[in-house]
Amino acid sequence: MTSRSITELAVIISTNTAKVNRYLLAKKLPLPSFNVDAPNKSLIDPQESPEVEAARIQIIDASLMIHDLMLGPKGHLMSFNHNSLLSMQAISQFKLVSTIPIQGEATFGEIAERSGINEGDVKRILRHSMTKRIFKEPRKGTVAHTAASKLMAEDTQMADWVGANTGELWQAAAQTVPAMLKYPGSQEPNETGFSLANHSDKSTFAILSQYPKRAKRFGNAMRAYTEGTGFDVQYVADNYPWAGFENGTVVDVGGSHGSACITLSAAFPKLNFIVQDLPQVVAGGPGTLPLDMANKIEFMAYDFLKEQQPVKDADVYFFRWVLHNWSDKYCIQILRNHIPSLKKGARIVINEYVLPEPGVLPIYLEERLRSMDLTMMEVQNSRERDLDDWAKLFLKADKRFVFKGGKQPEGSSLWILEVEWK
Ligand SMILES: C[S@@+](CC[C@H](N)C(=O)[O-])C[C@H]1O[C@@H](n2cnc3c(N)ncnc32)[C@H](O)[C@@H]1O
Repeated sequence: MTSRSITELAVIISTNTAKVNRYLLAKKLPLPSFNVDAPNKSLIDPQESPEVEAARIQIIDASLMIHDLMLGPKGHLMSFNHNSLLSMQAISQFKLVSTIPIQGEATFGEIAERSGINEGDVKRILRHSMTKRIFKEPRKGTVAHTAASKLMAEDTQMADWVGANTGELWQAAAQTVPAMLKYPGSQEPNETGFSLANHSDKSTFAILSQYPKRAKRFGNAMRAYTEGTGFDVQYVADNYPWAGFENGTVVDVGGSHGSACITLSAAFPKLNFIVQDLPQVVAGGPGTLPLDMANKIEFMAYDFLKEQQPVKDADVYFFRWVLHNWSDKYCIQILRNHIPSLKKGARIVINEYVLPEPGVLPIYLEERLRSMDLTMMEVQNSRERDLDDWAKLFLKADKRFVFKGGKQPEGSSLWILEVEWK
């Protein structure tokens, strides 16, 4: 995209916008808008119409490029502005979304009275956020919702995403360079920007566990991120040869309450599943199981950092969104803790992000992955990995782990990677 002229970019935007428009009209779907009653997300179904989804991504990519070119290098650099997060943090902290009726209006004075902050500050915060399409001022002095502010008012997960993004992660990000200076090259989860932002020498998980309300908000924020298209476990069910293990055993390591196993068990009822996690987590698992799966999915307390894998000779040890939480040092420890229990031919199956080669993906998608990688550094001193990183990690853990690569199913955000124990 970088070498295209502005007129070529304009053609890409125009052609692909026509495609998206045709799709929406043909399906009688509303056109994109920030009006209060507009849909709060893209209505294109990426699984059903991948080519229209590709057109949408091309529009975003080309319009970002043309936007940046029109700003020019100086304007572009200066557009990296921390204040969008300040107005969002204030909106979240002072619960400003609930001070304005969804279909009505409120004056700055009324919002000030309802939120307990002074009118001048309300006005400057909201007028800034309006430049980001969060709230609008239909008449001078009155504020109304847009689709974006309404989403924060009506969707608890999104409200918590904004709260955690600004109240936790932004603070952690600001302390990450100080953490790099204080603990150069650290792989420890308690030497992060998050730890410094909390004046603590504990890990993010340990800090949050002391504050149930913050922990709940953080958990909700994570769910807001993952519960979209692209993270469905069905991709793993459909794109890995589970049936080949017949009535074998799959261990879901760090499997939380077993939601992945519920999906896999529905698709492969002959398989047996064991969900392992920390004791306080698995305690909540059995209650979430459908009755007919109770004899197919077992829960087991297991600390993968401290103990050897207790389930010997399973066919598959499945790690979904677990290893990206840990630096190489701890991943190697986790993998080595499995070695005494592995039979020849046992598989380690990983369901995680894989970082792309630079410049291959549309920049909008690459930026999201690189940003996730930085988030892992801020909160855990861990990382996202590219294919080479994954291969090297297993090689470092033990030469008998043979990395067989993997694939990213069409429409899935995560990859399925496979390793065989030889
Ligand atoms: C990001 S969650 C992924 C959960 C699940 N695999 C999924 O895809 O929804 C990481 C999981 O690792 C678990 N975990 C963290 N430390 C652990 C440890 N030392 N031993 C076992 N599980 C652990 C957490 O409790 C959490 O359930």
